[in-house]
Amino acid sequence: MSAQREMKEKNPWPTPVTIIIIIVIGVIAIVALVTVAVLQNKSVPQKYKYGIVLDAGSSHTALYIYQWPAEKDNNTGRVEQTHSCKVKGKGISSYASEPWKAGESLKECMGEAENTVPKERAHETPLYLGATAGMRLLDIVNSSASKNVFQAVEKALQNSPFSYQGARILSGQEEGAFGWVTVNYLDDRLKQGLKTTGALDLGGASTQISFISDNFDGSESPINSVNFRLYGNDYNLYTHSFLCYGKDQVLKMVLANQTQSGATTVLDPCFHSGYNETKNYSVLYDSPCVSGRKPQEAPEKFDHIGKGNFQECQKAVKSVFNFTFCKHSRCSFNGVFQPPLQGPFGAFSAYYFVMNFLNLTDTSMPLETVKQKLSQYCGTSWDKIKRQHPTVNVKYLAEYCFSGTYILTLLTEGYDFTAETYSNIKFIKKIKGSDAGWTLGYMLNLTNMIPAEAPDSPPLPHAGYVSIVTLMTILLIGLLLFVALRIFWPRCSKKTQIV
Ligand SMILES: Nc1nc2c(ncn2[C@@H]2O[C@H](COP(=O)(O)OP(=O)(O)OP(=O)(O)O)[C@@H](O)[C@H]2O)c(=O)[nH]1
Repeated sequence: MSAQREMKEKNPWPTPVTIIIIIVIGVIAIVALVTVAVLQNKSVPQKYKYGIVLDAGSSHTALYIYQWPAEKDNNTGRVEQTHSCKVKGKGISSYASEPWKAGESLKECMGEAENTVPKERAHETPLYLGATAGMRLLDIVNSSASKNVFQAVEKALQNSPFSYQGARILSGQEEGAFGWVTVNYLDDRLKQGLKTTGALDLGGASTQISFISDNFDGSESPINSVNFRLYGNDYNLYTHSFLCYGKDQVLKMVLANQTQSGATTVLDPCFHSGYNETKNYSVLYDSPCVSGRKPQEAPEKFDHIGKGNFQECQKAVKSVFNFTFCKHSRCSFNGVFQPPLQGPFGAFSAYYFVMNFLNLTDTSMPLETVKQKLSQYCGTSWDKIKRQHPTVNVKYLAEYCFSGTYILTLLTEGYDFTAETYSNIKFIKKIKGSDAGWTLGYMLNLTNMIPAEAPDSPPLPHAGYVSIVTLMTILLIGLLLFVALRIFWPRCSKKTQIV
């Protein structure tokens, strides 16, 4: 028999069972990878930690609650304001003669805090009270009254379910510096090491200016210098707080200048024509910003009558600034050193309340136009102003002409903003939902939530992780497709073998 040649087809691939096993394993691997990727990116319900700061200002007290993801205490840019509460009534310094009322006044807002912070977090939630210029002034004139107010306030706060960390008076330097930290933290400028924004804060009894200037190394005026190392960057901040230059105290100083003769009638250019209120000399002169200047033979009361004249109001306001002496290379006013202004500025608190009411927050408007508009507003009669704003608090309403004039005078004559640099100012109330002010910076500092050094980056950044998972998934799908092709179109893959 001739050699039998047997044509035999032999498939070089594994048996169907092996192929099915490979496919099953492949499918399981893909499902697992996709599941991990999905779970990794899924937002899990966040657990938060909380911190509470009470801002005991000269005009009123406000409570702020901050929250941040529980597992990221030491991280960055994640702390945000979740609730705020305005305490009814005046600032705690006004309770000097009945201190217990200072403690009582906080109860309503503390109740709101208890309803906001989850019960299980309360005992670990730090609670701070910081007092500013009102208590600074009270401490100057009557330190025992100031102690009594603090005692009453402490008693109320110690009885809360929160972790009470103490109440104290902030120095003007701290108030300025923490306001600057807040603004730059919320803008994410610190973490990223970006150029910073200056901070302008106008309170009732003091005002602060804080900014970084390349021309300031602290040596010319060490009391105006604050050094920070934040996220691996060094900052040498210029800051100054002018006590008595908050808008309520400046109003007293301007009125004091107009009542030096002990007159019974004062014709005030900073108030609208038709405005007429009887006021007490003792109330006007009750603050250390003016008390030394009370006229000897002052009557009990005077008639405060509005004249509504912007130009004259500017002169009256300017009279409370002293520009005649400066022992440094350059000064803002009252002999206080100030380096050249630099960079953008955020202006908050009363800067915002006033300019927002006056519709003058747009700083791209030429400074001359701003002045013209304010001049027109000041020249409007009191009756018309009241008719135009029937729902606005009358005390605030009466003072907007004065306050606007003071703000423009402080910025231009005091700090030296010019027609060109005025547009560097932005009037702000909140940044990303949190109020601009010193409280957030104060809490971040006390809870060590801004590290001095930049945090280490994770071994694999999120984007890198997602890329690797995606690449592996694509490879696996490719492999499976290849195997499937070999099974379902075997002719494509079979070779005739001669055995
Ligand atoms: N128009 C207006 N003025 C306000 C409002 N809230 C506060 N003010 C006034 O704005 C000024 C500044 O207020 P705050 O920033 O609370 O100042 P403060 O903390 O009391 O004062 P300091 O202790 O000097 O920091 C004060 O004269 C307040 O009377 C508001 O909602 N509208």
